[in-house]
Amino acid sequence: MPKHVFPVDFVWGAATAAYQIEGAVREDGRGESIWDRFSHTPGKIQGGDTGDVACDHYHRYREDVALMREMGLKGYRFSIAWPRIVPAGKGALNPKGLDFYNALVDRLLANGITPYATLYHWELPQLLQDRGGWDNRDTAAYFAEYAAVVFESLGDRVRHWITLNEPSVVAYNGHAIGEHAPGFTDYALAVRVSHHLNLAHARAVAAYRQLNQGGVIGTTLNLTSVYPAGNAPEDGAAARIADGMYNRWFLDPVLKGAYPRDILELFGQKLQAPVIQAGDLERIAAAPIDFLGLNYYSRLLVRSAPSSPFGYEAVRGAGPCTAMGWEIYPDGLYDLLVRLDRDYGHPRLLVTENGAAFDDPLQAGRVADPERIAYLREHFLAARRAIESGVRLEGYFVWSLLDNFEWAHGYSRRFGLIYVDYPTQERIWKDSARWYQGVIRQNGV
Ligand SMILES: OC[C@@H]1[C@@H](O)[C@H](O)[C@@H](O)c2[nH]c(CCc3ccccc3)c[n+]21
Repeated sequence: MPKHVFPVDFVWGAATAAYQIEGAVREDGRGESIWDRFSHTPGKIQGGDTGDVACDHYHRYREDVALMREMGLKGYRFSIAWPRIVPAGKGALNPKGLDFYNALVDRLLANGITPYATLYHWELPQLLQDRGGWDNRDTAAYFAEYAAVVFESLGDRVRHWITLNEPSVVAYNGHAIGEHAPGFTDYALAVRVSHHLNLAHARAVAAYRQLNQGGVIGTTLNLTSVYPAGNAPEDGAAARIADGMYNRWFLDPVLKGAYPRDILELFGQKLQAPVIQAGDLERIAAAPIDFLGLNYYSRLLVRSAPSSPFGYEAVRGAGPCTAMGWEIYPDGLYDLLVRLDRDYGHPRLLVTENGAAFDDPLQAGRVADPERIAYLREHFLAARRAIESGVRLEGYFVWSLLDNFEWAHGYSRRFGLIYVDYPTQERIWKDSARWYQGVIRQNGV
């Protein structure tokens, strides 16, 4: 018997994203996305990898749903590729794109797995990027139009919706440091993009409410627990700024309907204020969410750095790291969950991503991944402690079901519970997949 049992209806899940697993990028009318363009741009992706084939999930989804069923997943979080549904980003629809996601959803439901659909996991149609992308506030309206099409097609069976995956990463990695598509390095642009993403989220929530389909809708934010590296007062001040830029800039609009004043002023000084127009904040405030999805991987340790653009710099933690170089710090998940509960009005929460990459050598047809088992176990226990403290955590989606295309790292990083032998596309259960199957079966660790 497990020592730490979870609530009886706790949603044990796993997560993926379209561009990272589907492949078939030119099939059945799919339009080009900014990640097709970016991954085919020499020098952007480790090893020159692209998502052209990935895990070939577009063709293998029946087999993959069978794997989810065998694992005993209660929920499966996946993303819908905008360029499959509206190839040009706006205007004409692609029926075959809708057919694929209808078939996937029907198969999930037939196997007793609840679908959790993310509308935007970074695949902006390239033709919209050609018109300014997220720097063009019209993109927010095009996103809501795409969302409405998807709600109408799937909303009778998909009852759990996530508008955006990690707007902070879209803004920062894609527009401030250029590590992600579309590859810009302009901080003022990144701040404008963050505002237009918040607008897009609000418009999609409003579109969902209008349809009265009776499900729930939220968003997924990449959040962390920020700690000062030292006891000096300036380190505490640095931590507050980092927490503001990383967390509160995205949390406050969706959960409080307003931007945090300190960061608004900071951006106002350092950058042109975000292009906030009359009615924007009212629109954002008028679109409350039903639940918040959070992706947690590691903590953030900062110290004062007067010469840095925003007065702080990250410090490497002392703990062991994953293959991504991210410190393993389960207490940061507990602290984050308790903080969200305390500061944001006891919201319904889902861990929409948590997981780790390790080397995962395939040896004699087996992948022993004790580090991933330890990582997940420690984070599950942190989540359990938070639930005991009264946090309304309703589910947990491990990143990821399958090894897949890890953005700028290509296929060099393996986050999957299930190993993918890309040359043969064979799926091989890692030890952690068997272990997770047991956790789900006994509903606890
Ligand atoms: O890096 C692992 C996963 C990605 O594969 C997911 O698509 C993405 O939602 C996701 N977010 C994070 C944390 C933020 C981050 C993303 C990408 C690169 C660095 C940090 C980690 N992950």
